[in-house]
Amino acid sequence: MKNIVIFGAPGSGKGTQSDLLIEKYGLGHISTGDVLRNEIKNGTELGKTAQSYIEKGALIPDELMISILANVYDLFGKDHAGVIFDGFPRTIPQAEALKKMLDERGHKVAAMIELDVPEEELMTRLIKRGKESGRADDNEETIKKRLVVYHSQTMPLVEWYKKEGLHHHIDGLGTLDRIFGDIQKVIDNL
Ligand SMILES: Nc1ncnc2c1ncn2[C@@H]1O[C@H](COP(=O)(O)OP(=O)(O)O)[C@@H](O)[C@H]1O
Ligand SMILES: [Mg+2]
Repeated sequence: MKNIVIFGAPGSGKGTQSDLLIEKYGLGHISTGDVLRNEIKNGTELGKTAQSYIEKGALIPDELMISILANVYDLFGKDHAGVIFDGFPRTIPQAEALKKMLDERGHKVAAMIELDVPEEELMTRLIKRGKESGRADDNEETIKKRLVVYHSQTMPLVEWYKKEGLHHHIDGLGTLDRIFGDIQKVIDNL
């Protein structure tokens, strides 16, 4: 299993690069943001809880995210050579839970790919996306909160994955092709 964690701030291009990777490598896609938005659309209990956090630009509590992890993996991961985790893990407890869940299946994360994009560029991209996507959390105020959450809760994962020997840094500023080319070099060497 070539499981890949695609990592970066909101607006760093995780979803875009995931689509290219799925196409090229036949991987499954686990976007926890998409999973939650789907729950909201279907009006489930999880969706109702998730909505209140997403609107505030906060993270859904770890216990809740971790409780759905194995199901989501078994659902999206079957029939594929591996999956891309997009938007998960976002905290150290989530990374630990991911490792444990994969261990139990004899699987692992093969690489963590960090898309590094400067803050001003993230703001520009997310405000533009908000105008087109209509996402409730892509307005200036919520974006600022999400970036603060990213720095305080999610960025520490860079050090965590460095210790695991899995971290790969990619310059996320540039053309889609150049960025995708850099990611392919990492994956082809695994
Ligand atoms: N792993 C997670 N843990 C906690 N909350 C999450 C997680 N994934 C998604 N969310 C919630 O869903 C929102 C949107 O996620 P996502 O679509 O992945 O954003 P983006 O792609 O812009 O980074 C997050 O701001 C957060 O509230
Ligand atoms: Mg995304």
